Amino acid sequence: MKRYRVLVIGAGRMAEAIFAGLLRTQVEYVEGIVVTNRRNAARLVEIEEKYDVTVTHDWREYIGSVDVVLLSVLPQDHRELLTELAPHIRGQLVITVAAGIGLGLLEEMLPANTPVAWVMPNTASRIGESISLYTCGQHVSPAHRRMLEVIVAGIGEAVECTEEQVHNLTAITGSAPAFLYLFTEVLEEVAQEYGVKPEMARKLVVQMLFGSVAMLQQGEEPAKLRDDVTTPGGVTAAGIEVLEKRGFHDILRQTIYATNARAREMMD
Ligand SMILES: NC(=O)C1=CN([C@@H]2O[C@H](COP(=O)(O)OP(=O)(O)OC[C@H]3O[C@@H](n4cnc5c(N)ncnc54)[C@H](OP(=O)(O)O)[C@@H]3O)[C@@H](O)[C@H]2O)C=CC1
Ligand SMILES: O=C(O)[C@@H]1CCC=N1
Repeated sequence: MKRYRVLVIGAGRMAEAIFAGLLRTQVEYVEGIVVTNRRNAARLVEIEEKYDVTVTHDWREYIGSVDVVLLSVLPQDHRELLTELAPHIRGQLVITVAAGIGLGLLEEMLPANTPVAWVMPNTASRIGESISLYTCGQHVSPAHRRMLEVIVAGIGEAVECTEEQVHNLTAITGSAPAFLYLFTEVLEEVAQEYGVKPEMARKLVVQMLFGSVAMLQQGEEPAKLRDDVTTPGGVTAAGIEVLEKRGFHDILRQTIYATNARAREMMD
């Protein structure tokens, strides 16, 4: 079985979620992981103590011997990094997880024929429950695709999309966990205003979310599930009326559009 050597450039939250996932679920496919960042030395020490990876301040020592280079740096740090990387790329699969980056910039800035891919994960990668989107550049062979699949399978489920779909779904799978956590925070806050203790508020809200998601996972329709809760002439209808009057649909749509628009601006 082919085992891959992976260089992870960037040692932040998403990088950790990804290499931790690979170490947890894909060890049989991974020969070694090297992690680097820009300047936070303490972070590399922390990672080295916690995980079975090699850390380095100089990725140049390793780049010639890896199969995959995974970029987990901010979108705005890509141009500079790609300029530094380009002379060292000789057929390695280069993957970015950055919002808004797309394949074009990678193909344009890296040597001709470099296989590139764009993955949009979310933070549930940390527990192997991401739903990741991915799209492949024009020079990705079946062998590169297998490498990519090892990476995305290490962090949860994954769906191959067009590049345009990854752009448009970034808000919905990448950022929406933050919207859901904000919703959670408000419910907990109000429960506490009613005198419920924080731990109790947490337990109530989390189990409510868990049960609701479990019903969705069984394939039930959200509109039908909503209707089941909304007893005719009952109390939920009063709440839904406020959401509708205050433009909940529109707020959420605008939230998604603004997130995606910001992602597309990242590389302008
Ligand atoms: N957080 C999320 O939910 C998601 C994030 N993403 C994408 O993941 C990427 C990383 O995000 P996140 O982990 O949240 O960000 P963090 O700020 O946590 O991490 C960024 C990392 O990049 C490193 N870095 C920056 N420039 C360089 C460089 N030139 N060479 C080496 N390392 C460098 C930083 O190192 P140092 O600290 O030393 O400066 C840091 O380790 C972003 O592009 C984001 O769009 C995608 C989907 C979801
Ligand atoms: O907020 C961000 O920029 C990243 C990308 C998608 C989710 N988090």
